[in-house]
Amino acid sequence: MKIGVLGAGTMGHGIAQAFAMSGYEVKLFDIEQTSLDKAKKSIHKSVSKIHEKQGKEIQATEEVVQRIDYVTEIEKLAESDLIIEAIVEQMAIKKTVFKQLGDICKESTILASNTSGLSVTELGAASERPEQVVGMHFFNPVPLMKLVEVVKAEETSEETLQSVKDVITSLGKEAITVLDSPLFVVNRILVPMLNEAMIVYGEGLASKEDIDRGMMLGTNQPIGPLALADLIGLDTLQFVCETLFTETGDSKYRVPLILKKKVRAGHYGRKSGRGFYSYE
Ligand SMILES: CC(C)(COP(=O)(O)OP(=O)(O)OC[C@H]1O[C@@H](n2cnc3c(N)ncnc32)[C@H](O)[C@@H]1OP(=O)(O)O)[C@@H](O)C(=O)NCCC(=O)NCCS
Ligand SMILES: NC(=O)c1ccc[n+]([C@@H]2O[C@H](COP(=O)([O-])OP(=O)(O)OC[C@H]3O[C@@H](n4cnc5c(N)ncnc54)[C@H](O)[C@@H]3O)[C@@H](O)[C@H]2O)c1
Repeated sequence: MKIGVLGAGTMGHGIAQAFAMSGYEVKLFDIEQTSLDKAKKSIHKSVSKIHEKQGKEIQATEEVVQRIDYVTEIEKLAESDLIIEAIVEQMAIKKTVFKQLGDICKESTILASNTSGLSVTELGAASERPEQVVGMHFFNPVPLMKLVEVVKAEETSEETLQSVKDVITSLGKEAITVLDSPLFVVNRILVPMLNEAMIVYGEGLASKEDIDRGMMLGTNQPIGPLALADLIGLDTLQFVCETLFTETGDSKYRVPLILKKKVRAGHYGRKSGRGFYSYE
């Protein structure tokens, strides 16, 4: 099975890596050569680290990284059997891309979106092959996280659902199936918690370190919510928060001011070197 991945950022590079580590040939597409260059370095580092722990030879790492072809022409994905889109979380841009994929891909290609919470049904309509469009929501960092939320859109066929669930099993990951709804299930529960942590920080109730330590030690989370926001990417998180707020119209989901300020300043978290914390 040939795999195409669109977007080589935080998620796209991890998705390409997970497939390559399970033996798939992958074409990784981005409009920015700089993103592809950064992805290549991160993948090499991550695969080496995982292989080192497993006691594998350097040769094994080379074999994995060579399965990924880095491309800047979308047409090179046309013969893929499964394409996973992981570009910026903006509906207008994703719809243009799904329309384009629907036009250029072979008839049998399944188109999946890694969106954090936008309507997969709307993307299906844009592609003009809605039975073959599905959500495949991976979690960050993809090579380490076991879950993939499979999102069944209005017109996703049972055959498409079964195919992607089989693929997820082949990656050594586990699928849960959810209906298409703003932020699906896991983020619908997680994002309000991150929002509240940012609001508490914005109100000056505690230091960022104490908020994070409090949640780690008091609720057994591996990292605190502000550190997790930095890991996700604050620009992406802002888009996700906006979806929850606009789709529900519920003021309890308002976007925290401190998040907007960080994004306006270009402090996107780990990927830009600075967010709530510094990574330089
Ligand atoms: C990301 C997470 C796995 C990192 O674990 P951690 O113990 O907090 O932090 P560390 O940086 O020490 O990472 C643990 C190990 O994983 C490794 N690691 C982290 N990210 C990695 C990656 N992308 N590839 C390979 N190895 C990675 C680290 O190098 C480290 O290895 P070491 O123990 O040999 O030093 C953990 O913080 C976590 O699960 N966070 C929550 C993620 C989440 O909720 N995601 C959902 C949002 S979409
Ligand atoms: N960051 C997370 O923790 C996380 C978790 C799950 C899902 N997601 C979702 O994954 C998707 C990607 O998020 P990310 O955090 O990886 O973003 P990111 O900003 O790290 O990367 C986005 C990449 O997409 C590229 N891109 C933008 N427009 C493009 C286009 N038209 N064609 C091809 N490439 C394009 C950019 O150059 C960039 O490399 C979003 O839909 C996001 O909601 C993110």
